[in-house]
Amino acid sequence: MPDYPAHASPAFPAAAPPRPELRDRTVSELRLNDRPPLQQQEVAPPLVSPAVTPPDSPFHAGGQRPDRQPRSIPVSSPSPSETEEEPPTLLQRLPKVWCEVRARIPTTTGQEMFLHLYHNDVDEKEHLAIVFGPHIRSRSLDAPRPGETERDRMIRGAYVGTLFPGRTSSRVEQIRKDAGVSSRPSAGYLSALNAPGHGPPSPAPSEQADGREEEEGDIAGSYPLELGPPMVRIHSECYTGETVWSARCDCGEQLDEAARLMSLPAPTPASTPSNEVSELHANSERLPSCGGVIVYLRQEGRGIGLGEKLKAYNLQDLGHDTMEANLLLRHPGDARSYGLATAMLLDLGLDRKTLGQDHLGQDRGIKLLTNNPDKVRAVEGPNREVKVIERVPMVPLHWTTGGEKGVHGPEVERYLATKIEKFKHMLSG
Ligand SMILES: Nc1nc2c(ncn2[C@@H]2O[C@H](COP(=O)(O)OP(=O)(O)OP(=O)(O)O)[C@@H](O)[C@H]2O)c(=O)[nH]1
Repeated sequence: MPDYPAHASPAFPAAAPPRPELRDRTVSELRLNDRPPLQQQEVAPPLVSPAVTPPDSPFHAGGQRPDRQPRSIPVSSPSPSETEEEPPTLLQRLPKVWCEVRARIPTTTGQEMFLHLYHNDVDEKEHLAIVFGPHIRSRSLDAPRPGETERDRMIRGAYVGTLFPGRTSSRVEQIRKDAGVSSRPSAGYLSALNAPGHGPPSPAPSEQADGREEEEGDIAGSYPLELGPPMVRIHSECYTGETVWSARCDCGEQLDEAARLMSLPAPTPASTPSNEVSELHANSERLPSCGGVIVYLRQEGRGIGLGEKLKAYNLQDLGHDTMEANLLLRHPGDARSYGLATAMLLDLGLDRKTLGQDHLGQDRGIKLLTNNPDKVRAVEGPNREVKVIERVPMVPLHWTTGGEKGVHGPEVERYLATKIEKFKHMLSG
C-alpha cells in the first residue's frame, strides 16, 4: 500500500470524466439523480465479453450431464506466473482453530450440508465450513471434551450419521451395540448411517471393518481415493452480493455455483456397465454427492469490512475502480489472508499428511474453485501443509449462458475487468 502522509487525502484521477453539462446550471436543472446514458459511462473493455467463455464450459445450463464434473486445470506448484507477481502474505504459523458446533442443514435444492462453526485464536469472528457429503469430518469437533455427556456431544454435533428421536449415543460403538451388531460395521453400513434422513440403524452383517471409525472420538479419516481430489472453495463474506441482491459483484452466484458443484453425484467408476450408468443417471438425485467444503471466511469487503466497502462503492460511483477505491480509503487493494482457511482444512483432514498418497505414490491434494492466483498459493500454508493440485475456474454465469442468466450490468462488468487487469484473476478461459 502506498505510504501516504497522515494529513493527505490520496487522489487518483477518476476513471470516468466529470460531467461537463453540470456547470452553469441551477440546482433544479442539475437533475442529480440522472445517470449519464450507458454509452457515455466508462464501460469495461471487451476483455470481459462473453466471447472469451470456452464453448464447452461445464457450467452451461443446457445439456449438462447429471454427473458432469467441473473442468479443472492442473496446478503445478508454484507456477511461474504466480510467483513473479507480488507474493501473497503468508503467516509464519497457522492459527489455532476448533469447530465449536455443527448441524445438518437440509437445503432448498434438496441436498443436505453440515454447517460447521469455527472459533480461533486470532480473531473473534465465527468462520464457517459448509461441508457437503459424508467424507469430511472435523477432528476438533469429534475429539471428546472433558465432562461431556453423550447428549452434550450430540447437541454440539459430534455424532456420526444423522440424529433421530430417541438416539442416545453419538458413537458408532454404542450404535453397534444397540443394533445388536457384534463385530465392526462394514463401510457400506457406515455410509448408510451417513445417508440423508436415515432412521435408527438395523443390524448389519458382520464384515471386514474399514477402520475409519476405530478410534472413538477421532473418526476423521482420509477422503476416499476413488472420488479424486476433494473440492474446496475459499469464499469471502459479501453481505451485498449474497444477501441483498447486489449486481456489483458475482459473489452470490459464486457461492451458489460452489454448492452446486459439490452436490453433483460422485463420479461413476469407469468399470460400471453402461446400462447401469444410465440407470444411475436416471435416479441421479439418489446418488451420493462427491462432496467438498466451502470455507466461508468473515472477510467482508476483501477484509476491510462492510462499512468501508460501502464507502468504496461510493468512490466507484465517482469513477474509481474497486482497487483504487480501497487505496483511496487507505486500505490495501486486498486485505485478506488465508491462514484460517488452511488451518480449517487441516482440521477437516484435507491436508497432505492426512490425505496421504495416490496409487502413483504422489501426495494427494485438493481441487480449488477459484480464479484468484493469490488464493492458490496462500491456502497451501507456510509449509505447504495443503496441496492444491487442480484449479476449477469460477466463470461468471452470464458468460457461460450467453447472457441468459447470472449477474450482469455495467458495475459487475467493470468489477470483473478490474479483477482480471489489476488482481490478475485467471478468468480468460
Ligand atoms: N473492498 C471491496 N470488496 C469487494 C468489492 N466487491 C466485492 N468485494 C468483496 O470481495 C470478496 C470476494 O472477492 P472476489 O475478488 O470477488 O473473489 P476472490 O475471492 O478474490 O476470488 P475468487 O476465488 O476467484 O472468487 C468479498 O469479501 C466481497 O465482499 C468491492 O468493490 N470492494
